[in-house]
Amino acid sequence: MAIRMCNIKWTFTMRPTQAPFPATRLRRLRQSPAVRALTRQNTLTVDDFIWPVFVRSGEGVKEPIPSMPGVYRRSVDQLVEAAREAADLGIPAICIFPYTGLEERTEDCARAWDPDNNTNRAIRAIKQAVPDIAVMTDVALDTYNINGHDGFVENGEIVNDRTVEALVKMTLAQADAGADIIGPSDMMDGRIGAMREGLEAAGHQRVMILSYAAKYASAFYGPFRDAVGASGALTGDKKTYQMDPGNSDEALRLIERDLREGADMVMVKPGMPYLDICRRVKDAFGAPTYAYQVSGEYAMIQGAAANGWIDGDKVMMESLMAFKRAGCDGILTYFAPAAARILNP
Ligand SMILES: NCC(=O)CCC(=O)O
Repeated sequence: MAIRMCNIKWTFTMRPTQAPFPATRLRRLRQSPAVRALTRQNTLTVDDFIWPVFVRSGEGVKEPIPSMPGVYRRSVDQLVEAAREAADLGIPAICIFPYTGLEERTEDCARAWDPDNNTNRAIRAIKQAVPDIAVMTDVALDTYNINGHDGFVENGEIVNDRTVEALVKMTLAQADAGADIIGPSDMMDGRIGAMREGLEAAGHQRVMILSYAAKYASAFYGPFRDAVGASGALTGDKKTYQMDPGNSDEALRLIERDLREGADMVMVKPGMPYLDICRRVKDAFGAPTYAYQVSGEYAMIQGAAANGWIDGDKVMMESLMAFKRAGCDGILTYFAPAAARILNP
């Protein structure tokens, strides 16, 4: 930025003034763990994590997901135990996604707002047993839709406004069950305003919305679709509602719109390949900004680590720190418990 005053040009940059070598030797500030700790700009703590978890039917079920080693689908009772462990580790929030079999997927997606679907049962059980952990949810029709799309499909098109009406019903069922944070991941237009209006009208003034505002149509979601049972179901792609990976300005338009419609927090997704977007969003709006380190990012790190090609723990911690450096206030990550154990041994 430059301003002109009395013919003197003042130039402000973020660069600290420094003397030429050898008066300045930047390695001085890297010489020991103590000095590095003193001069470190960003820190990662367990407070930064939202842990995504998968719920399914049954009792006593803890089923591994092959493409996401270390991640499980849990029945409600097992999920309550997982929430308790997360709270004991100091993780502030979990985010619930349902695994649904074909019997729960229909064209009208009615199971999405059933007060007794697995997500809503899990919310109630967790809020009762572990009241201090914040519970976030997923709002989108994909896990209840026969064709795996986030919205209703009519004549091959994903229709917007009718979908938004259904998303509001889904939101209200989750808020009634006790959800703290609603996470609309559907990318329909106008849904944040409609959800906020619905929540206010129903007396849910305290319920927060963390909008998946800048969600890209990404191949990094592959393992997640296995996890929720959507891989076989999805017909076509999601490019008419999720963002084109070539775009950056559009992310700012989406974030601004969602904040204006009543989002409390915003998300960029996926994470690592989109850190430039995180930085732009944080700089432009200063709103609470989160990134989702998605299933494909998790699987890549776990896969390479399992083959001995990288040090899995070190890469995990470095990847999480990168989100803080990019300006994020927090990270949705499947690594949350593992990273918490390293941060607070
Ligand atoms: N709404 C959640 C996703 O679309 C995918 C997340 C992931 O790949 O981890």
